[in-house]
Amino acid sequence: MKETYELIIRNGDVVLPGEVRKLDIAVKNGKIAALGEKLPVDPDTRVIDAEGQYVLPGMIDMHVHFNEPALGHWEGFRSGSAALAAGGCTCYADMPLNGNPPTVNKAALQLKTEAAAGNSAVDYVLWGGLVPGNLEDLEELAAAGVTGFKAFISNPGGEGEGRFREVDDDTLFQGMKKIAGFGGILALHAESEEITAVLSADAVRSGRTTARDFAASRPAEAELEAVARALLYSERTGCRLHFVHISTAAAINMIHEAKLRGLDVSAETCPHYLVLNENSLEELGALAKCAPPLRSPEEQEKLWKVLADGRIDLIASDHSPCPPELKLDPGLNFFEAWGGISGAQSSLELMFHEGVNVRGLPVTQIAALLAEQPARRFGLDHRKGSIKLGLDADLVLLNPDHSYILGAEDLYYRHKHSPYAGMTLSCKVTATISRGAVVYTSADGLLIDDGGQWLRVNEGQPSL
Ligand SMILES: NC(=O)NC(NC(N)=O)C(=O)[O-]
Ligand SMILES: [Zn+2]
Ligand SMILES: [Zn+2]
Repeated sequence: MKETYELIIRNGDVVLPGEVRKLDIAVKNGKIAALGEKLPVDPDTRVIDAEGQYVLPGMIDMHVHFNEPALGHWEGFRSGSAALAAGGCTCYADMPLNGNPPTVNKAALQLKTEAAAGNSAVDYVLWGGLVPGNLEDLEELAAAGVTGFKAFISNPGGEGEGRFREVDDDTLFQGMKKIAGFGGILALHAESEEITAVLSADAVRSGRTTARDFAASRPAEAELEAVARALLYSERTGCRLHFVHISTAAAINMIHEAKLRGLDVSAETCPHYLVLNENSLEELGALAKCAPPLRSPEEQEKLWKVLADGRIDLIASDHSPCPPELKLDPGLNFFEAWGGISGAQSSLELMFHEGVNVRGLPVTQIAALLAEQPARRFGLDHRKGSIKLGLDADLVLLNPDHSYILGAEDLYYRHKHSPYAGMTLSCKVTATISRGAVVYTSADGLLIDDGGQWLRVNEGQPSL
């Protein structure tokens, strides 16, 4: 019997694990059903011509803050996921902060899932949080389907009683023991609270509040010390550990060495540490403020080097936006402005532009960092992350040779500001396909904004 397909993508340069081949991709029931040459077309089959374009696995962005419930006016599932779809992302992980209540118990998870349901353009997973006082909630959260737990070693910012709190050492250690007990994973913001708090207070007290003063208040040592401490705890507790937004090559190397010793640890960095640096922080102001801060151009080069050497596991956006008045009000000094970069829509284009077009890295390596490796690390690889028979047809078409200036009006964010607005990019996402449905094209914009589903994970074992 002749196969009938709902969609065929013709003649693209298909980015498979480790190789690129000119192939057709056929989709049936939202899954990749055939890969081959000149696949048969039926009158009902939709055909997309991808001649001259790359077809990549959709990005999996493991680190975004969409801030619902309560802070949907900062971002929100609808606007945030629309931006991701426009940027070639087909699955993401929402952080347990800065929404209120933070996702630190089952009741809060329920509110989070209600806020997300029916409001996402693409599929998603959810992080729970580890905070002082919620040790007894962790296992229940895991059973309810969170992907893992997020903790902060330094103060996450935010206001009010209900805000997400950083962990003390005892909470971190006990939490890691518990998480190890049920086979979960901890994601960690690794900066020393002791170092950053003292240096920040000193700087503010003596009126040193410029962009460079802010960067100096969160030095590389703050990251290295926190990473070293967490690696020790991982070794002692057996807890799987994922370091979010690592900003220095030295920390990446420390994590790499721990892996070689047999620890189950991984490292993420973000496009902003690779395409921006301290000079950008001075030029762009608080738009480019984040923690850990952007580093020196020399440090930026070292990060590219460890990336090229395969020492970084994955790239995520750490999209953490806010309303403009909390960042761009000229009355705010650099320490007062919100820390967090608005960039979720640009990850793939930035990494392809700078990584492949400027620096000549293989496109397969970019696909591994953005899709394959995050899928494998977080138990999504039986559904997502690569272009393989039987997996979800989560695909992105990218024109590798299309120069354009990213305009603020192109951004789907709730607040259309980003340090990348105004930048000239040498490539463009032209279509994003989620489980076989075309959710975005550069010609027509966002087409479907509510088809995303929560991919629940149970006890570290995916049951999606
Ligand atoms: N409260 C936040 O969203 N913080 C985030 N902010 C950054 N990275 O500047 C983060 O991930 O740490
Ligand atoms: Zn963080
Ligand atoms: Zn973050």
